[in-house]
Amino acid sequence: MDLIARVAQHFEDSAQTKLNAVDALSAPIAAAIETLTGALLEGGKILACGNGGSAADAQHFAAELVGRFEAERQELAAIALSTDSSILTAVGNDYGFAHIFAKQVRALGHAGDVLLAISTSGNSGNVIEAIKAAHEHDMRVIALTGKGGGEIGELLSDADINLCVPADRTARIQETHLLIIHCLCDGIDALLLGVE
Ligand SMILES: O=C(CO)[C@@H](O)[C@H](O)[C@H](O)[C@H](O)COP(=O)(O)O
Ligand SMILES: [Zn+2]
Repeated sequence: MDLIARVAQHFEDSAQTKLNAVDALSAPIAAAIETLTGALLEGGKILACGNGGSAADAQHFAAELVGRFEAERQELAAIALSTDSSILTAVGNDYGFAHIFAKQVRALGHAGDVLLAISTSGNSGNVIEAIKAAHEHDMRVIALTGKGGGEIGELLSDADINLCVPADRTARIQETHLLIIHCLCDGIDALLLGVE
């Protein structure tokens, strides 16, 4: 096996997946930046959730809002729902894995907050339940999906935004999700700091 060629193919596929998404996603990402920034300026917060690599993405995003991305600015309110092992095990054990995020959305979410729901397939049950809970609380949802959007694509309302990566391979979708997350962080900073 030619491992070097294999690695090179990953780089090319990843770059191509991102290029394929530019036209479809630039405008909705800009809209998502405005939604997130507006919510934060109104005193709202961002709740982020996902499984596996997407749990890490949720944490990555929250860390960049609470801490910083590139620029120094005020701390911003964001919580990853994938981090509290006691809540995750208690709710998973007592109510089922499908409820691990939704119970936290019901506990922490208020009208005006935003749920960042991350699922490459668009079909993770616990992310779907979190979106339903967010809608119950009059929260808007920004979804990072792929593979056509799955059930999440069907569930979103007109007020929500589906940033669906036009790809079918989980790794490639995740890599593009991280780029989208950095676009969101950069755009929030630009709006808050008045950068041209
Ligand atoms: O990172 C990876 C695969 O690259 C995995 O951990 C992956 O995130 C997990 O299989 C998730 O459970 C997949 O869930 P989803 O993206 O379909 O919602
Ligand atoms: Zn991964």
